[in-house]
Amino acid sequence: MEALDYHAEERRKAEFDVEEMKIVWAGSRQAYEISDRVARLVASDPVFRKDNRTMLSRKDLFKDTLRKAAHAWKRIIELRLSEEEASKLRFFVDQPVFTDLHWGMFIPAIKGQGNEEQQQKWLPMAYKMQIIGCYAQTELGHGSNVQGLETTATFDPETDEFVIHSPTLTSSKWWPGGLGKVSTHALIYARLITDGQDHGVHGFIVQLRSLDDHLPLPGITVGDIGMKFGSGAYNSMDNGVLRFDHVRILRDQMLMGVSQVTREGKFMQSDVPRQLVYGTMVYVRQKIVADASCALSRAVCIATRYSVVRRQFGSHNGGPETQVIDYKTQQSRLFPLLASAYAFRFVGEWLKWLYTDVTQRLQASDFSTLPEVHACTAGLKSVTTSATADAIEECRKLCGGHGYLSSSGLPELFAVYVPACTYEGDNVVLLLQVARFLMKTVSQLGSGKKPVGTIAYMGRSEHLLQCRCEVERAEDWLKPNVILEAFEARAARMSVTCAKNLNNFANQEEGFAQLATDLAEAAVAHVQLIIVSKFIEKLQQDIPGKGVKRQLEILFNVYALSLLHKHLGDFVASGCITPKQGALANEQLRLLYSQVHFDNPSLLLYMVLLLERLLQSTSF
Ligand SMILES: CC/C=C\C/C=C\C/C=C\C/C=C/C(=O)SCCNC(=O)CCNC(=O)[C@H](O)C(C)(C)COP(=O)(O)OP(=O)(O)OC[C@H]1O[C@@H](n2cnc3c(N)ncnc32)[C@H](O)[C@@H]1OP(=O)(O)O
Ligand SMILES: Cc1cc2nc3c(=O)[nH]c(=O)nc-3n(C[C@H](O)[C@H](O)[C@H](O)COP(=O)(O)OP(=O)(O)OC[C@H]3O[C@@H](n4cnc5c(N)ncnc54)[C@H](O)[C@@H]3O)c2cc1C
Repeated sequence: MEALDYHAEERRKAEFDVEEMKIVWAGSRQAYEISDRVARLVASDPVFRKDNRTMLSRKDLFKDTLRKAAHAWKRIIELRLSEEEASKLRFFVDQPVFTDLHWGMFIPAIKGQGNEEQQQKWLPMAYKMQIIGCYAQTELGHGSNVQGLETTATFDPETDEFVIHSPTLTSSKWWPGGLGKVSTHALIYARLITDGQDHGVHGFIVQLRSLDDHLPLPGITVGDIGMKFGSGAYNSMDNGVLRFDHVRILRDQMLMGVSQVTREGKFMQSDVPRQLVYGTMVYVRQKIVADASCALSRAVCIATRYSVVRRQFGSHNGGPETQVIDYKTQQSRLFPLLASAYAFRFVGEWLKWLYTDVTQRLQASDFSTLPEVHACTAGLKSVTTSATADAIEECRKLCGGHGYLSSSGLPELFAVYVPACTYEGDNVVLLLQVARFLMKTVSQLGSGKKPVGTIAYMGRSEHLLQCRCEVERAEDWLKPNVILEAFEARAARMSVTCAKNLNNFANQEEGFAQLATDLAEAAVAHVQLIIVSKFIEKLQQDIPGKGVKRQLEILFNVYALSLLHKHLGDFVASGCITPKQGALANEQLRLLYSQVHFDNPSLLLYMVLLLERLLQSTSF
């Protein structure tokens, strides 16, 4: 049988409403229709072809990227695409490019941190792409430690200007995407100094290149930082280096939504928390979580299609060999990744809602949910990108030798995706931010302050610290409440243990340094609980379509029980479940895989196949 016949055969066996499942994945019928229409538009346009890009030199790849960006912009204008459609179009073009930072960080930073006047001045030019901006925060010497940035912005009251300067080699801006070749402007982060006093890091808009001839302006040294990991991949982006030699900008080019400097040079802090200077990172982390399920679904789709077509061993009397998807080991490696794609999809939807909610609250001067939103975006960004990066590599192995070929799509996907574990906050650094939030929550438990939202479970910690799981048979693990309580008990116990152990140190800082590994693990447990609980909430919604909910329930169980199996040590050590119950969870997991593949043939497989339009350049 030909590969296509195998796929058709698997599709034929689907026992659920495929159209409805597409809508569940997309989030709504409208989102699905937009996605489908824009995907076709991109796939049918020869300018957007991508099958040759791993063979292009850096220079040609970069030219190709510029051509695509210009063409994308032309199509967006010609077709009068909405913001949502335009962003989908860029997504399907699928090549890292300076516009990602222009639309994804430069504009959101001005919106989030600029005052009304500044927004009116800069946004219209940015929306029309008359200016192109990047987000220049990281320096050669400091990326994670934002407070350690060294670039200075010193106010000169005589001229009503800031003098932007790079005092050391390590203060050179290093990494910003779009900076190396393209950006005309940058949102830079620098230490604000007025009257000899350092007020910490703030955002400033600086013009870098002439709008006439694109040459760097006086005092600006700028360039590309060179080749990055993998062929093609992220090399389409002009990540750059930038140095300032006493560059003067007007006072109103400091973003003044959070703090202000008056004409007299007086520093004024608004009533808003200073952490809002970090707001753009929160916004992008939330976007990165939404994107994780896309990258993961691409990899899983490739590996699943391959596993259906590929046959090894097991021929009887000259008959066909066994499809590799029928091997238990293949299933136990692949199906949890498929389940994770759906889990990340749903938690991403919820995070988008949380982000919209905090934005509305901030506008009404309600800052109460900011710490939780920071912890959720940081934690989910960390856990989903780490899992996705690992999953892409696992999918490569699931495709045997063929997975190592560029034409499988996996090497390029891996090379493009892995920096997500580093940019927008190194994943370990972000987990430690979550841990800090958790330790604060535990320390306030006796104070009468009731934990709410994603940490509401901590309010039941007395129960969670001593509860015992009641599972007696493998099928007991199919009850959502049983799973939820096991995850809550594990997370609560790990956090409370860390909090207790912190007391053994002379001070909190020393304790944090010594217990960092345990703290990061407690943060992972908390974040996995969030993902599990949001999947359960999704299943409690009305999900139309024959068999759709049932399939999602199977995926939920696969997701949760495979995590339980992987982290069994944590679950058992925290005392809620016994090793025997852990073994029953594993038994149930095996049954789920079998159920998926034999009693209910290829249902999960079909769910992957319907995502195939995402794969425009891969060819199993
Ligand atoms: C649409 C998207 C499209 C395109 C973009 C997507 C992909 C493109 C690809 C790449 C682009 C990449 C861009 C970048 O990488 S930009 C640079 C990103 N850099 C980082 O993420 C740096 C990570 N470091 C930090 O965030 C901070 O330095 C860190 C939080 C680790 C520490 O900061 P600081 O020293 O100031 O804080 P602490 O003393 O630890 O905490 C103080 C206090 O503030 C709270 N906090 C910290 N961060 C935030 C935040 N973002 N929001 C709200 N609150 C925050 C923290 O919890 C503490 O609170 P408390 O304990 O109550 O005092
Ligand atoms: C592809 C790509 C695109 C990027 N785009 C941009 C951009 O557009 N704009 C921009 O401003 N920046 C950008 N960056 C920079 C990025 O944000 C930083 O690289 C990132 O924040 C990590 O900082 P770092 O490089 O200083 O890592 P480091 O902090 O030096 O990390 C090195 C190691 O130290 C560990 N570590 C650091 N601090 C701690 C700690 N407190 N406790 C325990 N371990 C710690 C980390 O876990 C890591 O293992 C980009 C980076 C990449 C790779």
